[in-house]
Amino acid sequence: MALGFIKKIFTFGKDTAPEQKPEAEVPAVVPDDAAVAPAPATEEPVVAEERDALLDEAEAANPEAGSHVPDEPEPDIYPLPHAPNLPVAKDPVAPAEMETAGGPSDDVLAETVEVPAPDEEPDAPSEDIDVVEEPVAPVEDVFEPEESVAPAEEQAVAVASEDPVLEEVVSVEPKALPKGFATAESKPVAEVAAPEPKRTWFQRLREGLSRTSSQLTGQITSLFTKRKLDDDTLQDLEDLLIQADLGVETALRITDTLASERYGKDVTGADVSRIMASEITKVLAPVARPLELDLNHKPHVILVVGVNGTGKTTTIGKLAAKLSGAGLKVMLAAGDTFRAAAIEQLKIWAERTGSDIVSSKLGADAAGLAYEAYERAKESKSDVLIIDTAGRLQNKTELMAELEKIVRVLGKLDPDAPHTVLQTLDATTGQNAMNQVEIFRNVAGVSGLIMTKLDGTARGGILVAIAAKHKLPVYFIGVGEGIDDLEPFEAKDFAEAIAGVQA
Ligand SMILES: Nc1nc2c(ncn2[C@@H]2O[C@H](COP(=O)(O)OP(=O)(O)OP(=O)(O)O)[C@@H](O)[C@H]2O)c(=O)[nH]1
Repeated sequence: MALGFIKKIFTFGKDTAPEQKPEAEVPAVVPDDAAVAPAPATEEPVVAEERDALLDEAEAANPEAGSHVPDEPEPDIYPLPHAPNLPVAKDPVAPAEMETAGGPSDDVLAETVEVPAPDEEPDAPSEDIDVVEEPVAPVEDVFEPEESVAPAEEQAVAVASEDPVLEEVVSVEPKALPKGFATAESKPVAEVAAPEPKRTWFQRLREGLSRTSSQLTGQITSLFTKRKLDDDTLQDLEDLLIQADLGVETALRITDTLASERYGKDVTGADVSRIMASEITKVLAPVARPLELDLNHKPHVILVVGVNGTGKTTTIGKLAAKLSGAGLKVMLAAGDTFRAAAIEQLKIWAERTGSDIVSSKLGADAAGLAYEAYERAKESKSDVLIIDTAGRLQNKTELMAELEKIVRVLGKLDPDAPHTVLQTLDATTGQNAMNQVEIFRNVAGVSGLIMTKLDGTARGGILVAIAAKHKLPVYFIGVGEGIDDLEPFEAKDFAEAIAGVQA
């Protein structure tokens, strides 16, 4: 772990600790605890004008976006509710003050957060958006560095920059990215990172995919018991593979290869598993790619999209944990402004991972929030900005308009932003996940996928079908709800786990 870099983050948190917001300035709808929230960052009038002009322009380009919420809502920032049992450093709110102010308990938040009426005029100009950098806990206090992250001096990660400031930072402390990430210049970091304890990861993957594989291999074994490979058994196998969500294309690859090797001969379940693993690996290998971070962009912006409940917020937390654990400065933006719980959940993840967070009031304009978050991340020289978004497919038109607007606004701030658009997919939804990719890739320009909930589902095969059809990179897979349950996606391991090949 780069100690110097950690110090830099910590010092930054201290230097920028904002002042408290005077109670008199707290608008009526703001939760009590906002009274002790840090004061809004002072904003240059010119910046406010630029932002407003940009948002107006984005709105004009697509009037549907944001029409369901006030364009310039009055956001409020309140202190993070502290996750139990987690060390927190440098909280600007003293416990006594928290009590007086009502504290950030769930009850208080639930009571005080109000949804603005759709056509209600915002009661404060967007200049008043409170953008809070949460105090950053020293990374060592929060995380054990991941074993996969080699010490900085062992890394050959080249992070080139034309920015003299960045260059200075980089030359002092080269960034040691965790496994599963790469910089734009130095392709897979996996090649330079210290190897993870392979067995542990493979066991975890197998455990996660055990329901998918045991169902499939059980059916295959009974299909081939005392039967030679003929047209009927091949057809039955093809049906089984399609039912297991692997997709027609991959099912045919497997049956064709099996036929060419063993037609008219005895076939065991192990034969089928071996061929399955090999063919699935061929389908997955091109999409198993590390998430490339271009640290010339400061911040590298990751926009996370996906249907509600697919694991966006949890995955953001897990990603932030990996990145902060590697010494990168991470900022999160609570862009799912439609669910109070989503905002609160992200705040907890920010605290757990020592990340900064920008959030606003329920119902706020998500594009406005993304704008503020970008500005703040740039100002504070964050390495990575991860933006959460809403995922209400039931309001598809509004949702898509909102996503388009976020992408447009970010693009005006940095023509390459968002640099990564990540879509989370819930493996348990099977074929539905395939349709979701269709929808989101068109609107938000999805550049890569993370499949979650591969633990405990019998439908993990859908990842293979999605890879075959969409050919989008798959960066990570979620194999549990815990902070460490996000694993870089590796084609061969995944294929063998799904095919039930014995290690
Ligand atoms: N078993 C398992 N559960 C997961 C995984 N990833 C997320 N979850 C759980 O799935 C549920 C939904 O996750 P969220 O992160 O809230 O999903 P979201 O897409 O942000 O949903 P909204 O906040 O409703 O938009 C939570 O209970 C998570 O703990 C995973 O990989 N495995």
